Amino acid sequence: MVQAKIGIIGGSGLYKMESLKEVEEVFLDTPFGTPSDALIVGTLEGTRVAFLARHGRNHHLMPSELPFRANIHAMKQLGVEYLISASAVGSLKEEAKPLDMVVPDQFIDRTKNRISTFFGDGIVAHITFGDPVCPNLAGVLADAVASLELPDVTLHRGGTYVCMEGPAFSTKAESHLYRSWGATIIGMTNLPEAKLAREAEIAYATLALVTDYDCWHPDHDSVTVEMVIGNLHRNATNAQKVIQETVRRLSENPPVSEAHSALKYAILTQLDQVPAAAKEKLGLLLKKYL
Ligand SMILES: CSC[C@H]1O[C@H](OP(=O)(O)O)[C@H](O)[C@@H]1O
Ligand SMILES: Nc1ncnc2[nH]cnc12
Repeated sequence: MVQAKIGIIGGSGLYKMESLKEVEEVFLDTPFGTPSDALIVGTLEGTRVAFLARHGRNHHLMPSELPFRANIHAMKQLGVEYLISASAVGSLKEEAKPLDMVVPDQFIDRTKNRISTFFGDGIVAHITFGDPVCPNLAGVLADAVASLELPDVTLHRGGTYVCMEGPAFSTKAESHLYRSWGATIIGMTNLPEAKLAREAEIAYATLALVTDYDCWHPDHDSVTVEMVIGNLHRNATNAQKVIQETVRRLSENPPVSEAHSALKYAILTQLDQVPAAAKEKLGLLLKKYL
């Protein structure tokens, strides 16, 4: 079986990693359906990594349609221990301007229609999620951004990502509300991924690429897809440089992560009482504990 220790999920505008070498397309099935697309396993900085286009290579899946569980399960099947998400976001703060990069450390859940757990059907687990991204992985990611000194890009270490349902962008009232909560950026995808990655004991961190000022800013037009994609194309080269540098640093010095043992004290159901079907479905996540 193909293996990769580092996974990358590319969001809007980042459908391919140009610098991957010795590439294999891996079509995986999971007990939670099929992932958004084939996983592209290739070599970056001498390390095997797995890349997945979150919305599919042709961007055919809406945020509410994303097979989050299949995507994370597929990464787990490949042996991924560190998962980097690259995502387009709107800015809720003046100082985070389009083309800036944010490495958030918090999320607020405004989704309505997502399945954000692998558990249920006879087995109950409650993961610790106070720190929803792995601080050590986020640190490596932010240090990689800082080391590149990208022109016109300011790095923001930390910040709160509001995850909304979409697909419509926010109303002005919502955008002002999120600002009043102190949130930094807004997107539609990263929170279910962060939860599922934690349940799968994969360290997760987000490289958020600011594309717009959402709709709250009096001096900027309300967000449009054209605006998002235009800026993300400008960002895509930078994002790939950051990911490459992050992979180099991770391969040289893989950080410890509490995420790697997230299920140790999370499962409430007595494992000998778990129905066989649930055991089978969750086998990959539970095998350490069975
Ligand atoms: C195309 S704008 C809205 C879209 O972009 C972001 O996607 P991703 O997080 O995958 O980069 C946002 O979350 C929305 O899904
Ligand atoms: N303003 C915005 N709201 C939600 N998701 C986004 N993705 C990029 N910009 C966004």
